[in-house]
Amino acid sequence: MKIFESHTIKEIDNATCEAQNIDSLQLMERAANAVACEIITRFFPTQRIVVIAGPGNNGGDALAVARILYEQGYKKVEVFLFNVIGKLSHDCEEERKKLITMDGIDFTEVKRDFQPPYLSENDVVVDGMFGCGLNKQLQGGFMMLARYINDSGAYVVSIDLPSGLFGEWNADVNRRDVVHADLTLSFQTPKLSFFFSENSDVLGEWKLLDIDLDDSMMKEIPTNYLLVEAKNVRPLLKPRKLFTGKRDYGSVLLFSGSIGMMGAAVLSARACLRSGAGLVTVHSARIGMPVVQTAVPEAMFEPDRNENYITDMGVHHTHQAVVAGPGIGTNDRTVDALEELLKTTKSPLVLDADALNCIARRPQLLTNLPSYTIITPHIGEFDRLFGEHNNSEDRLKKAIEMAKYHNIIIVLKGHYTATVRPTGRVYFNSTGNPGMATAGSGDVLTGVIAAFLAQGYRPEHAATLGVYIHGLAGDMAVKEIGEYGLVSSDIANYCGRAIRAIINRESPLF
Ligand SMILES: NC(=O)C1=CN([C@@H]2O[C@H](COP(=O)(O)OP(=O)(O)OC[C@H]3O[C@@H](n4cnc5c(N)ncnc54)[C@H](O)[C@@H]3O)[C@@H](O)[C@H]2O)[C@@H](O)CC1
Ligand SMILES: Nc1ncnc2c1ncn2[C@@H]1O[C@H](COP(=O)(O)OP(=O)(O)O)[C@@H](O)[C@H]1O
Ligand SMILES: [K+]
Repeated sequence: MKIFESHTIKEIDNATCEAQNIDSLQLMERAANAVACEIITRFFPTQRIVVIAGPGNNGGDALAVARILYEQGYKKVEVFLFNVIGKLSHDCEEERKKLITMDGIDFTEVKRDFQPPYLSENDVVVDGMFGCGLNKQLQGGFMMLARYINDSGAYVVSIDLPSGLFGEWNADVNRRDVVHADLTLSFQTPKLSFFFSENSDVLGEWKLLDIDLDDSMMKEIPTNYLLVEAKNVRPLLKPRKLFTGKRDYGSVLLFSGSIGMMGAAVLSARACLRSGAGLVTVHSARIGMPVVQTAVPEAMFEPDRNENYITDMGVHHTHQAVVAGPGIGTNDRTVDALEELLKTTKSPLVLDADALNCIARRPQLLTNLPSYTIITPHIGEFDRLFGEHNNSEDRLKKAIEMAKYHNIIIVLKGHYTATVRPTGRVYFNSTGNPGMATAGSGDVLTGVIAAFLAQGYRPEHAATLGVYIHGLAGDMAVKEIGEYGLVSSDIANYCGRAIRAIINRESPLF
């Protein structure tokens, strides 16, 4: 699903009106109906609802929502329209005209002074002050109103965007002066700002409402930001042929584990096998042999000369994917071995965890990364590699710059993991849950991505597929085990079921 920038939304609206032979007011009614329906499913008609409308089309939506709710028997609807410069958008004006003809509705048009209504935690506020037309941070009365709503404890439903939040970049915005929604009801496609952790408290739960915007225009308008869903990954998954053997599904070599961190190798290997790789070989410290051979009997083991950590990353056989990182530590001799691997390997590479920390210790190694190497840093590893970042917007911008510059794929992990391709395109993931914030779940992800590389998928696809399937396996496991109890071996064990769910178009994915 494409994530559009706010300034392109008008274009999509216009194309929708033209293609469907409707006017913009009819589209507004459609949007308002969708919002009103959501409110109706959540609150009884006896609920007091305070509607705040701004001067633009976001305000027009809000006025229409107020009218529809009133028509549906919600008699405790109070409406405040902020018309402080004496100019409303055309459709907002039309909605105002419709509303004031309604008998008995409590309507106030604010032109100068404003006495805010009493609000408590028992009330619902519908926030239609500003949406994607916001052109500067809230100031003056609007800022005070946002703070007043936030302090009231009322349940806030924001239309399209919490007022004061921009659709894209908000690093300079003081979140205290932005309306804090409990529920954000946005239209058709998400905004980029939904994917940054700093906006999570402002957005509350967010939901997309289908208002049947024009598909062909949405296909046409370019964007560098996308959200990956089941329907996007399913066409990538290749069916298994009847007449095949394990060699058709590739061989993975995992440089993983060291004394005290053999579990990382176990988890990566298990996830790799559960995601369809034909053969998996773990190369690790000698001490790890009994652990790996017992915990993952399906994997082969290649002992390093060293007892406790890896000192040699020579690749002696043909492997369709090579992984380095999980649990390898950052011993100087391991860094030397990694340097040798980067300079010599011809196989597609996945680098994770300590491999990235090794590179951070010897930053010139970044220039040795083969094209299309997949690196999978979490925020800490990313900042160690590329410098400290104060916020997730700056970090994403840096990831885009680095993916282009080094011609690599960067999987920046977190909630909504962002996979950044060498083109600079960003694919946000839609699966995963907080139960996955547990030791070893990154090791599992590395194994899943490597499995797809080994099976012959292009690195960009292996990364996006791996991230989606890893998150989905976590979502399926959490249903049985719960967020507190989920451990990373559960995620590994569910990978196969996650892949099957996508192939079989299981509900609720499709
Ligand atoms: N495809 C869609 O997403 C649809 C969107 N619609 C609605 O249309 C909205 C966008 O409407 P508009 O483009 O009119 O934009 P807005 O209603 O968000 O705001 C624009 C108005 O607010 C003023 N303004 C902006 N920032 C301000 C600030 N900081 N202080 C004071 N005034 C400020 C502008 O001068 C302008 O008058 C969406 O957010 C959505 O609610 C729907 O009506 C129809 C379909
Ligand atoms: N709150 C969350 N929502 C979605 N996914 C999460 C969440 N927390 C963690 N994850 C996922 O779990 C994995 C954690 O990886 P990482 O931090 O490297 O863990 P570890 O180092 O313990 O293996 C990442 O893929 C991340 O996207
Ligand atoms: K709003």
